[in-house]
Amino acid sequence: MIKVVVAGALGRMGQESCRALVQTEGIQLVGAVDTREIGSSIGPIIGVADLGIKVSDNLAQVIAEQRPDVLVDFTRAGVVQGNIELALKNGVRPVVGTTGMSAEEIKTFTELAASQGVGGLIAPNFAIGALLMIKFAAEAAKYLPHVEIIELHHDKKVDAPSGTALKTAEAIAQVRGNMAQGMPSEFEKIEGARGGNFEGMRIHSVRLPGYVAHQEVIFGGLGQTLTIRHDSISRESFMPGLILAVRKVMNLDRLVYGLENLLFE
Ligand SMILES: NC(=O)C1=CN([C@@H]2O[C@H](COP(=O)(O)OP(=O)(O)OC[C@H]3O[C@@H](n4cnc5c(N)ncnc54)[C@H](OP(=O)(O)O)[C@@H]3O)[C@@H](O)[C@H]2O)C=CC1
Ligand SMILES: O=C(O)C1=N[C@H](C(=O)O)C[C@H](O)C1
Repeated sequence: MIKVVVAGALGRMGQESCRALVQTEGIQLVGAVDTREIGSSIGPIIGVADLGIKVSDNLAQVIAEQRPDVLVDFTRAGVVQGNIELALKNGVRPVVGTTGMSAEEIKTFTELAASQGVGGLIAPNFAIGALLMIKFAAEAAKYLPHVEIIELHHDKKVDAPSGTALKTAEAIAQVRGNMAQGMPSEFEKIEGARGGNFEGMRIHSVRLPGYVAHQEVIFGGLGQTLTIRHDSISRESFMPGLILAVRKVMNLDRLVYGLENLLFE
């Protein structure tokens, strides 16, 4: 039985994750950490039978009492870093969906995990379709290197661009390198109109009610465009990947960045 604690358990992803984890054979939810509803029973909150698990605001205490195998984190940047460090130092494998960390922070945790001999995963996106989108985009960039990314999310999202857009841009940059696009003389009449610049690639972030998580990767060539689009129309889309990750990290002794590295191995 894989014992799992969820941090950010009362959030949009945390609730969906707790529901999925308690319904999965071979996995046992043993702790729920959040900053609200402290002391409340998590079962009724997520619409399942009472599990006898109370929401706690103290991850260190939950780890000490429950000795979980895995920490699933869907909190926010600024919180997740402390949680990963706490997990790794206590031999708990972090499975992190939280986005907004810097490349330097991911590198630091990769080194910490290696020195502790503890496995883990930082995955900007758990949806299998999104991972395929990134894979296909990297392939397309070999032939159509001019590309822009438009990511569209619900208006409660705090980080921009999305972790998925950054992962996509990194995958494309590995194939085509840093490359200037558009006119050297182009100028913005409204600051930010051309989006963020990642190695010459423009990334545009849309935030509106109604969206869940969506992304278009648009390639342009002579007389043609190619659009690769992925839509998460509900947060259930992330659950098969999350469950796969929880199982896979049990056999890892290093920190992996990107679920694609466990899925397409
Ligand atoms: N990898 C993936 O596939 C996906 C990743 N994400 C990422 O997951 C993260 C969470 O997203 P989402 O669920 O929408 O966000 P929410 O804001 O709905 O959830 C975050 C939860 O964490 C809680 N929280 C804040 N601080 C702490 C703390 N110190 N300890 C414990 N819990 C805390 C929040 O409480 P409060 O509201 O009181 O602050 C909230 O309940 C984001 O970074 C998002 O980008 C989202 C979807 C998919
Ligand atoms: O905040 C979200 O909702 C999402 N965040 C992740 C990201 O930043 O890429 C994954 C998905 O896009 C949903």
